Amino acid sequence: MSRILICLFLITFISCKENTDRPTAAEPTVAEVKEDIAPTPVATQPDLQSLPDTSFVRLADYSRDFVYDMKYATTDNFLEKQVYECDECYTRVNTAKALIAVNKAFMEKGYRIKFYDCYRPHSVQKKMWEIYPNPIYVADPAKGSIHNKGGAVDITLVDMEDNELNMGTPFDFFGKKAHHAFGDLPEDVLNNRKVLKETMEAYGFNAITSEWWHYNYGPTLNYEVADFVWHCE
Ligand SMILES: C[C@@H](N)C(=O)N[C@H](C)C(=O)O
Ligand SMILES: [Zn+2]
Repeated sequence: MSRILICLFLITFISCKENTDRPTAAEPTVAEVKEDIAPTPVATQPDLQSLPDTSFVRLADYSRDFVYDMKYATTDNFLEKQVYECDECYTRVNTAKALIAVNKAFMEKGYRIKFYDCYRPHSVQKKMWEIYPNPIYVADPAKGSIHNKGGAVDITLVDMEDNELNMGTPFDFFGKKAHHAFGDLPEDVLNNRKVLKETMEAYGFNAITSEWWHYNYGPTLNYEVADFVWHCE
């Protein structure tokens, strides 16, 4: 009996020792797994939930899941001028929350939002109006654009490799082909615009008839026009 007990003790001891000596590369420890999947905080900013809906926030401080191509921070835009010193995307807090939520829905379908423009200072709206005073494509600064209120975004969709989906025209194509009612387009283009519009609408954003890329967040329509300019490093 005592021999059997000694054998059992030795077998248990050896097998435990083997477990602790085994390389862990193939099977990460619980701590390693947790570290791998834990979301990395984007920055030390106040929690979005703690801020008033009307505050302005820099979207990149609250999500890493968006793609940016801020056209007015380049000369590749209808003004042919760089009107932003640097490429930042600011919105009101409620708009930022809705954008993060709708982007999650897009990601479940294999897409992400790519921004062309977000909050736009009122002084920039005036410059746009001087060059293109057509209220179908540029909001009259006398009334103010929802961009000036921090509630509008100009966007498209990219796939998970960051390739833009075909929307039929480039951004800021000021013509009938960019209108939602223009139906003479390939099936994939119509479908891409439909996915964009239906998903945005489900999260409180409204399209305008003349621009497939422009969306207004409903609760911001009556907000004040703003003219602050963000800080650039
Ligand atoms: C200029 C264009 N990107 C745009 O945003 N147009 C709308 C109508 C606006 O100015 O609010
Ligand atoms: Zn717009």
